Amino acid sequence: MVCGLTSCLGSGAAGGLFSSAVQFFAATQCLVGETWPKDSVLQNGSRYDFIIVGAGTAGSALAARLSEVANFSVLLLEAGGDPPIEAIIPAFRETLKASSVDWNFTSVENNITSQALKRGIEQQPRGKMLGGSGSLNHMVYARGFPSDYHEWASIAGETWNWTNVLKYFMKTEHMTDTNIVNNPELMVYHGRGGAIEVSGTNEVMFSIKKFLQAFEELGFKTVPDMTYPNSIGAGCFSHTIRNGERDSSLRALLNNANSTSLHILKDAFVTKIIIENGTAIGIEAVKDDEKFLFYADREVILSAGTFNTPKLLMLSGVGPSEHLRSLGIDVIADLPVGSNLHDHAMVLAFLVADNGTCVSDEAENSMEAIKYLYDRTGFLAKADNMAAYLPLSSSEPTVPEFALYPTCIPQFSPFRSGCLTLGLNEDLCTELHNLNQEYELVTIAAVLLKPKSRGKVELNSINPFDDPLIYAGTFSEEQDLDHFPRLIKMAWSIADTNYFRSKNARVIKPWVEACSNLTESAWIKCMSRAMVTSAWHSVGTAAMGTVVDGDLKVLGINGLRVVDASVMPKIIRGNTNAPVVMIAEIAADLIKEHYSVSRTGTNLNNMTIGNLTASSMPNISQPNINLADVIENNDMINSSLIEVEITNVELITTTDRLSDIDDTVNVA
Ligand SMILES: Cc1cc2nc3c(=O)[nH]c(=O)nc-3n(C[C@H](O)[C@H](O)[C@H](O)COP(=O)(O)OP(=O)(O)OC[C@H]3O[C@@H](n4cnc5c(N)ncnc54)[C@H](O)[C@@H]3O)c2cc1C
Repeated sequence: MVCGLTSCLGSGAAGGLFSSAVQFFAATQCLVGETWPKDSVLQNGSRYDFIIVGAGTAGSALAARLSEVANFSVLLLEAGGDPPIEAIIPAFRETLKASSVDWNFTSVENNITSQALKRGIEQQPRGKMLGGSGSLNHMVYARGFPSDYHEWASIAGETWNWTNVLKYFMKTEHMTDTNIVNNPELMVYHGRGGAIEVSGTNEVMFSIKKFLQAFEELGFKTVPDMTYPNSIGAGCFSHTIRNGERDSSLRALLNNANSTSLHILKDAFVTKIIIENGTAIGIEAVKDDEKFLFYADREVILSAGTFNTPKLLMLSGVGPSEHLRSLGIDVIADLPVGSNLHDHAMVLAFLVADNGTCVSDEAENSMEAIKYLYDRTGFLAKADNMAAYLPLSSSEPTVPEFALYPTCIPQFSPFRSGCLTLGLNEDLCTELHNLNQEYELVTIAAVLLKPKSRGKVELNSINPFDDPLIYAGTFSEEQDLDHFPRLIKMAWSIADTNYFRSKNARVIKPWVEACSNLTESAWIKCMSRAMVTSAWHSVGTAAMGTVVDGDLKVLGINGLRVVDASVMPKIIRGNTNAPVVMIAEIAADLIKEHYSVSRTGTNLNNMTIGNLTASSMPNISQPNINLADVIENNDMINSSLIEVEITNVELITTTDRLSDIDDTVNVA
């Protein structure tokens, strides 16, 4: 167990009871558990084709995909160990923050924002365990919108256009949310049979139903699919949950990877990339106080996340020359590593309402723990939540610029510890806690999805064990702040809708010293500046176009790629986990193609089509042959034996010759 469970549920007095019951059963390890990949026994100085640093959302997916190629050897190093049981049970997600499986990063104090935050800084939780932040996130499944990827494609090339990325989102996805599965118009955009389950819930919580009604009254369309690319509104998210358990890239991909070609080293802290004559040839790592060197014959791939990837690059001599020289680091490549840090900016608005506003039958039911342990259903199996997406103006209703995420908190909730974990200061959390002793609280997180502000990550020192310096840069562009009066007033207007009015909901303006005696709009701006926090979606610190190219290769260095959230040139309009998995899926195919193996792991040079070999057919024996695309269009079935119908083969230039052969193409 990683921390006290009483802080986790936010679901009233019953929460502690569920927690204790589950804690008891979980402690016995008999009913909730998972077999995680074993630590490999490795010789110091060993060589691998690929070394991947970080087994997070991206690293877990990438390692699994590369290990599909039997003759690739892959080493995956992870600074953390196995996830705790709380990482499996969806309702315990909050307990993982500020625990030993969190890197517990914070931003640097800037004296401009964060006056109402503890120590004047933003908390930046990040997973330090197998699965990385994918093992502690909130499991919301989102993708961003087509225009996000039009932007990426204009910066980094057509690999990243919407049509292509959609194919990869669908490849990994196993959609089971019945609201979506039963609607053919929606299913056009979803995958079935992929590794990661994306599920919905048939029993929407009482308070979520009330919020949906409220947003409808406020003029929002209720949408059945929050990932639908052509319209926006308010709706429930689907989640990466399978049978009531978190379904991350760790559980769905790495756990099922080919263990003969994949070697995993846990609790191994990578301290440096070894770069010789402009080529990355290996890494240095520390495990159990022992220093290890491992060598890569083909590539070193960094998947250490938005904060640690730039740190490692800079420690290894790749970064802004001035900064590196100031620390005495020899500059190997002068690149803007660490700059372009950005995140969705989140400000909480608060209402209080009568007791009973948030009533949820499930939350009051002390049988929840048993229910969960019996068949993985009920409150503990869920990460139920919803949002309303808002456009900048009504003329662009298909693209959101903002989101509102409401939560209803029953009286006497263990709200205070969650409030402190989020990073609000003692006074504020105490004030809200006291209100919660008398009323139910409604919090509405108002989120700016496309900030213009940028921060940066820098090295604190040349000691690899020092945390990086995170200059969040929030509201460094005043225009970002200018949106908040409208957003917060929209959030407050929930109090004026039928149900919440009937519960005497009213706006609470918590006391923020820096903002006393201001008019309303000025107060909102001041309070937003003081209370703004990260929405935990930081990206961009090794961005495509400036640090890596469209194939994710670090500019000017051979054998070095970055595959994680740091390559996003611009943040997408939505939660970032599925897009990071998509990045890893694309990276795996780019790498396989680069080394002339098909996307399912077959060496294209050995491929046979009917009684012909690939090499006997000049038009399809090139490493970039169209046949790979033909196969790819069919490999969603995740099979090592692929049968491609001859009608699909017509896509390629050798149609004439292929029409003479069997009607299937077998790739063993
Ligand atoms: C609290 C929280 C809630 C979130 N909720 C959602 C959500 O509901 N939906 C959603 O879509 N997104 C969500 N996100 C965002 C999403 O989880 C991240 O964008 C995504 O996980 C990032 O993946 P990554 O591979 O870039 O980094 P990570 O998953 O963080 O992986 C980096 C890995 O590298 C390891 N590592 C770092 N440095 C080293 C080193 N030196 N040596 C060895 N290993 C190292 C880390 O331990 C970690 O395992 C959330 C994030 C957080 C923090």
